This record gives sequence, structure tokens and C-alpha cells, in this order.
Amino acid sequence: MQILCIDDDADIVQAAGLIARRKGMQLTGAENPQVAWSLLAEQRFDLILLDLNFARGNTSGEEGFRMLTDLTAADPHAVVIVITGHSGINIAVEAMRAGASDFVIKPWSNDTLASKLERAATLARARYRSSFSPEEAATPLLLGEDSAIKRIRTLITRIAPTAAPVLITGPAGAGKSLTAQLVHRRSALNENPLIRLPAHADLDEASISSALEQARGGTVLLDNVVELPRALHPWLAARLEGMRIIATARGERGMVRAALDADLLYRLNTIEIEVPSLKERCADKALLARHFVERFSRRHGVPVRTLSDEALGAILADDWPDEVRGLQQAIERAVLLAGGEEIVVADLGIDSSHAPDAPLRAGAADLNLDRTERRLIEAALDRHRFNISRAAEELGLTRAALYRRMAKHGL
Ligand SMILES: Nc1ncnc2c1ncn2[C@@H]1O[C@H](COP(=O)(O)OP(=O)(O)OP(=O)(O)O)[C@@H](O)[C@H]1O
Repeated sequence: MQILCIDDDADIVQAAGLIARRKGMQLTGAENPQVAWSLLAEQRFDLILLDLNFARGNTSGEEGFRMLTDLTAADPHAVVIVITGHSGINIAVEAMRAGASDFVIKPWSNDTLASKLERAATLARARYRSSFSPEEAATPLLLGEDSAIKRIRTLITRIAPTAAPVLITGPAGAGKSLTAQLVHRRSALNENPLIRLPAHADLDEASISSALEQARGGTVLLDNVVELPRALHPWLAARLEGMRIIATARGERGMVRAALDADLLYRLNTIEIEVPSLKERCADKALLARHFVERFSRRHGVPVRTLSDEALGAILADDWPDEVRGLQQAIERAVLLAGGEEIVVADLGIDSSHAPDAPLRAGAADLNLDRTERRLIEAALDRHRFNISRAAEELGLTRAALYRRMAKHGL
């Protein structure tokens, strides 16, 4: 039984870890939601212990509540025990309404926590048996704090169990296939394999028929469906009975709709999911970058280095034309190349040549860190019309740190 304990108080994590170990369970700590998401994307946890109050002295439970809502949206089967102080009993009750399975009040007696863990473990086992295929446990999560990504996670939870056809659009590398897999894994038909039919200009009727035959009674994934020769669209539309259809298409929704024959579009787009470009999701650039640093450091057995301020600035400033896939590759490379204590801009190999007019790109042309920092700050302030909070968020800095740097550069 694997437990994830999300709490910024290391003493609490340690105390819970001791009790869990005595019960034969393993507990991993995460000091904040971001680290938690990173771990959740890598590994399946049976049980989550979630502190509702991260910032010391904050008793509204707001951040913890947000995490709870996101957790249950990302995984409706999650078994979550919330941790709260004495003053938080009303919050705990509210948390139960919002999907928590139980709550524990600090300071707890060891016996109380032990029995709560055991009860939750029984519940987790039952939920796992009734709802998960082994493959589901291995599917990565769709990470992101951006509101569009959160909406997609909620939508997946809502529509995946139905048989409704789903059309997923968005740029190459942005997460369409991952979204498709998650829809399949959460569906009632997930016992059957997802039959993938990659569309391309040379695809013929015989190969399509054979894939559709395999998918009968299950789910077919029409990958990049707009690549299919237009002459085959009506023919395909007439043969999509008896299976659930998930289709992906590169490009913006309007363009995709126009590229599909009306009959085929009608068969595919009962539910449409638009995966946004990473360019539009600044907070997610930082979150995904940190997640990939952890993932690839663990995979390649190297120490987990932090990203230097300049490297993070360059990541935020980049438009990432290859989307999440491009960011993932850049970080894997940086993890392998980094020799110092931090990952620095040079390790990222961000290349400005394919976007010559991108004003925020940390240019390869001028590698002077001081000037680059000043340029990034100016650009962020400009972009957010001197709204310090927003500019700081985009730069991955606190407001105070941004003020300090503005003073340094005389801005
Ligand atoms: N939100 C996300 N959280 C975690 N990983 C992600 C996310 N979005 C994408 N990825 C990862 O980025 C890579 C590219 O994503 P994916 O293959 O789903 O893109 P795609 O839109 O289907 O691209 P293509 O159109 O080229 O097929 C994958 O390794 C995927 O797991």
C-alpha cells in the first residue's frame, strides 16, 4: 500500500511515515501540491493524506481544497484523507462533501491515524478492484494548473464512462494522444485494447476495415484523422458502428472541422476537446519543466538539480513550437548535460533560429545573463502592463524577488 502525504510540515510527514510503516505501508512525502503532482504523474498511490493548510497560519484551507478538487477530478477513485487542525473541523466536513473519504485532526493519536489508514486502505483496495484495469495505473496524468487543462480533466471524468465519440484537437505535441488514452482508460470499455488507426494519405480501405474489425465492441483511436484522403471520409463515416470512437486531429478546431466531410464530422464530434498550446499556458511551462526534471533525473539516475532563475526565465519566455513534447525533450537533454549544481540556460539548448521575431525568447545571440535577465523582466512587465503580480508569476518569481531585480536593473 503506497501512501502519498502532502504536507509542508516535515515532522508530520515523518510521524505519519512511522505509523504507516508499522502497518506495512509505505509513505512518500510531498511538501507542496506541485511536488505532489509530479509524483502522481510517475506512480500510482493507493491513498493520499492531504494537509488542508499549507502556508503556516493559513486556516482557510483554500490551497488544500483546490488540491482536493483537482485530485478527485484527475482521479475519481482517489482515496483522500484530509488533515486539519482543531479549528478546521468545519473545513474537514466540507472536504468530505467535496470527495475526501475521511479526515484526521492534528495532533492525532497514533492509534487513531493507524485505524484510519487501515480503513482507507480497505476502501482503496475495493475501489481499485472494481474500477481499474492494470493499464490504467500506468497511464500518466495530464498535468497542468491552467484553467483550460483543469477543464479538460473534469471533462474527461465526466464523459469517459459514456460511449460518446470524442474529437480531440490541438497542436502537435500538446497532449492529444495522452488525452485520448485517459478517455479510454476511464471508459467502461477499457478492458478491450485501444485499437489505434493512424491516418495518412496512403491508407487504404482494406487496412481501415481490418482495424475497425478489431475494434468492434471496444474503442478505436483515429489518430490524426484529417490526414485521411477526403474521398474516404463518407466511406469511413458509414462504417463506424458498434464501437466507441476517439479521434485526434492536429490543428485549430475550426480548421479541423473544415477539413472533415460533414458526415464524418457528425460521427466524431459529439464531444470536442481542444488541447491548448503550451504558449498560452505560462504557469504550466514552469510546472511541467520541474516535473520533467524530476522524472528524467530519476530515470537516468542523476541527482535532481533545480532550474536556475535564468533557465526558468528562458523556459517561460520560449514559445515552445514543439509544445510539451519539445519541452520534455529539452529538459531530458538538460538533465543529461548539466554538470553544475543547477540546470542553466546553456544546458537547455533553446534555439532561437526558428522564431526570429519572438521578443521574449532567451536569445542564443546574446548569452549575457545580466542583459538577458533585464530583457525578460522588461518584456514580462510590458506584456502584463506593469502588473507586478502577473509579471512575477510569468517569470516564476515572487513579487519581492521581482522588485529586487527591477531595482537592480533600474527599472
Ligand atoms: N499535460 C501534460 N502532462 C504531462 N505530460 C504531457 C502533457 N501533455 C503532453 N505530455 C507529454 O508530452 C508528449 C507529447 O504528447 P502527445 O503525444 O499526447 O501529443 P500529441 O498532441 O498527441 O502530438 P501529435 O499530434 O504529434 O501526435 C507525451 O510524452 C505526453 O505524455
